[in-house]
Amino acid sequence: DAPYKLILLRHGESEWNAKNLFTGWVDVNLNEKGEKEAVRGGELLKDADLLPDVVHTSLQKRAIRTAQLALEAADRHWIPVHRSWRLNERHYGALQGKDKAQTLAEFGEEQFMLWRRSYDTPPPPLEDGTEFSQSSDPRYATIPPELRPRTECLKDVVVRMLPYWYDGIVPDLLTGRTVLVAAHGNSLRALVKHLDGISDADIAGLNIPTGIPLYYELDADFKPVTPGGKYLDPEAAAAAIEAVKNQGKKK
Ligand SMILES: Cc1ccc(S(=O)(=O)Nc2cc3c(c(O)c2O)C(=O)c2ccccc2C3=O)cc1
Repeated sequence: DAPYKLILLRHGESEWNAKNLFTGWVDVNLNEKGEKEAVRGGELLKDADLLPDVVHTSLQKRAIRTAQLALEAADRHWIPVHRSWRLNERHYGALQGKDKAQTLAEFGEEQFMLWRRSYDTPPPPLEDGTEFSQSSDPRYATIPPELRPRTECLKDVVVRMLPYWYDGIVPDLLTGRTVLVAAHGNSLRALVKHLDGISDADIAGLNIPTGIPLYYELDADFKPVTPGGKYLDPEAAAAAIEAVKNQGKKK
């Protein structure tokens, strides 16, 4: 079979997802539903006998705890964990902490729709020292201040994530390890865009369901043997993708 085994797992529902707030770099926790999704993800790995040898997560507790809960469910508590800001969710800038209504009211429908579909248009930057800013968060102290994002578009996420793919994850794959990446909707979108060669125009439309492991077998050139990978629960994944598509259409 293919030389490299990569599993992607998007964290489950968080306290702010349930309130439909832009979260980004705000470090909110999983809610109970999200915890259950993480456990189920681990059970799916165990049932498929797809046991990770190493896991990579972001610096955000909703991804860190998703990894922990999934590993416990797969009885792989002991494997090494590497954490990087480069796997963090996309920074939503001045939208962090706002809900859909506030965003529409503040920026108008047209700007909202433009942001939603765009690949390279970031929201306004979030001012250092404001309520939902991470400017004084110790976990980012090691990032040179000029590199620290205050807002991001999807293109920015691809640019800051890829160095970690090449320097942090690929070496583990090259040593024959099965790698689990437990991260966020947009950081995983960035990785899938790179792996499957998805266009700038199409990537905004790609949704990765939460809590269902997405398994990629990569060939010697790190190309997916099956484009788009395989979800370990295809029916649940198809239903979740359909639901998000309809939710997006809802006025
Ligand atoms: C917090 C929240 C607001 C709006 C929605 S939505 O139902 O309108 N769908 C939606 C909206 C957006 C987005 C989105 O993916 C989405 O499904 C974005 O990606 C986005 C990126 C940068 C600025 C704004 C947006 C954005 O408004 C979902 C969640």
